[in-house]
Amino acid sequence: MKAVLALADGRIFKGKAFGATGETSGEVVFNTAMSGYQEVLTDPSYKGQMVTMTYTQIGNTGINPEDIESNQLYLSGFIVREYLDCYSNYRATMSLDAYLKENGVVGIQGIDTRALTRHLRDKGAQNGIISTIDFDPESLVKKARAIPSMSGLDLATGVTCSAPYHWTQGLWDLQTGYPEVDKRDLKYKVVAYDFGIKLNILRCLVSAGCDVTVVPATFPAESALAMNPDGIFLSNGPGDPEPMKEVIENIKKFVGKKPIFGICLGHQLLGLALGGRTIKLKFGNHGSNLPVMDMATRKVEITAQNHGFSVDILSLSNVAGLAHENLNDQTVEGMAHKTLPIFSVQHHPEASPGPHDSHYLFDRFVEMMEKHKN
Ligand SMILES: NC(=O)CC[C@H](N)C(=O)O
Repeated sequence: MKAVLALADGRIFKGKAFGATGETSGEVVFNTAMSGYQEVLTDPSYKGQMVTMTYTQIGNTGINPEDIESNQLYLSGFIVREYLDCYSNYRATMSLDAYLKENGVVGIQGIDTRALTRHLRDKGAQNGIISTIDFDPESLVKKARAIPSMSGLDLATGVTCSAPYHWTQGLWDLQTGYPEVDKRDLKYKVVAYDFGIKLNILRCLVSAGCDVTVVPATFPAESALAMNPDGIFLSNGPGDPEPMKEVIENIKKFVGKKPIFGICLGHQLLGLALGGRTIKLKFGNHGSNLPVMDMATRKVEITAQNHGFSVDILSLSNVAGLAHENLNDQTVEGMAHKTLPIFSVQHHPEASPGPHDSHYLFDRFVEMMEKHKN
């Protein structure tokens, strides 16, 4: 079946349908990960976006019940060069095509994803539409132009959990799969704010020794402080951090009271709560092969990333300093508060998908909590 991808600036790509059929739209971004498409599909931070994979063959390893970052597919469209229906992996239980169909996600295959990526790189991430029912370029471009811009959209409060819950599962291991960690090994009480949290963050926190209670995005700081946690964690999530005023005000109440660690959207919200500002990047960073330097140790780590916004570190010059830097585009990859036990990173130390170079950051959070335990 035919499918067409139209970008808001008028560029058209003709391909073939896979996954669900119909029409879908969102901000088109490219992801440079060579593996891990299932984690990309289930990452809540992709809500409102359509993802094109730069790796050319997608589908080879099928879909398995374990490699999920949430219980749902959040992205609105999936774009690949060559879809492979014939999968091979000892854990796989279904094909990618069947998975997308089952979850109602429209895909397009057989387009020149290299040309699409170069276009997005040169012109910037932009809205687009995939259709298997309308093939008229003019009508498609008109529809793509009518989609609201990602800037100004609060999507995170729409994907958060509805009530607090406790998490006890640790990191996956070949022998045990996902282990249930003994409560006696969880020494640090952490309240984790869910803005669309990836499950591997929770597993990393638990494996580092944290007793984690996950709470909704607007859970009052007073109630979180009443639980007397050793630290506060701020999660990743979709959309623009800037319009999330209530959440930002809430985060301010933890500053100076508890150690805080933020990842991705959590890092951006922390930047805003500390009085800084965030900006929208031209096309952002999405992939699992992005070099970052830890400014304290001068060590380079290869990281997983997925963001379109960034913290302007100059806007925080009196409060926080640059702690990690992206070596590709020199964007702010992490910050540390100048006097308080507060730090955050733009990249994803939980990987999933990606290398484990940055796992040490969860231990850094634990060390910080140990030092400030009351
Ligand atoms: N993965 C994330 O938390 C993404 C943060 C934010 N939505 C951005 O695009 O920059």
